[in-house]
Amino acid sequence: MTTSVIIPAAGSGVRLGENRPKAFVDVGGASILARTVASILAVDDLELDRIVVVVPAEMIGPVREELAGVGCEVVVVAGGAERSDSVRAGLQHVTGEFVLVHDAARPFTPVPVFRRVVAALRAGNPVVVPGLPVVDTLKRVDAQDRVDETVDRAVLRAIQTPQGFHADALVAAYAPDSDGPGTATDDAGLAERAGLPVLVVDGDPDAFKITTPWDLRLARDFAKGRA
Ligand SMILES: Nc1ccn([C@@H]2O[C@H](COP(=O)(O)OP(=O)(O)OP(=O)(O)O)[C@@H](O)[C@H]2O)c(=O)n1
Ligand SMILES: C[C@](O)(CO)[C@H](O)COP(=O)(O)O
Repeated sequence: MTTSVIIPAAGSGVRLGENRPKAFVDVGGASILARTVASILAVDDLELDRIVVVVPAEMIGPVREELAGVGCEVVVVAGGAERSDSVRAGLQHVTGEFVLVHDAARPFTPVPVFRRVVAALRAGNPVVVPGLPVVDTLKRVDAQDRVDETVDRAVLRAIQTPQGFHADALVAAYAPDSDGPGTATDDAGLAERAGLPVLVVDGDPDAFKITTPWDLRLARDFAKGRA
């Protein structure tokens, strides 16, 4: 069963505040995107068909150049305004039975996380996501930040990527009429709307998403420990 990986890397990184698209910010001598590609290539039993990297249009040329010769087929295409637009663009170029969608912004995702997701796909689950228990108390608030209720965190998971799909499940999730009201913040959210069952396997704190300046400091410290 071969696998394609879509890496959405077309975000602008507004919350990071580095004044350049986040995937191209340097972390310890390599771009966030280059580290993420390397983390995928480290999964030697993935049966990897190709990696589809979705980037801002002006970065297509430089990224093709940077990733030429990484040791697997890499397709580089332009993304869209929202993350889901970028994944949809990448989806046009996938091959193989399984598709993983993996944020460029999670460069330190450990190999076992990929393996757990793929093992659950191979076991027949159409949609598989890694997740972590929530450690803080969660409260629902109103528009004035007044607490409405405390939510039962025992039944909640913080969801990471890679999110894994049987290819036909991802196509169904991204069918033109699947968006529904509001924007899905992850790919599995679209699959849920399409009526597909979604399984959560264990994630890993190291698979954190670089979103804020604090995350970038953490990532740079992390890179020092791994360099
Ligand atoms: N239009 C978009 C928006 C996001 N992404 C990608 O989706 C992943 C998760 O998105 P996020 O962390 O929100 O990245 P940004 O959109 O860059 O961040 P921000 O919302 O702070 O601008 C990132 O790898 C990002 O590059 C994308 O490919 N296309
Ligand atoms: C896909 C995701 O990483 C799962 O946690 C997350 O939803 C992306 O959110 P963002 O706001 O686009 O970073």
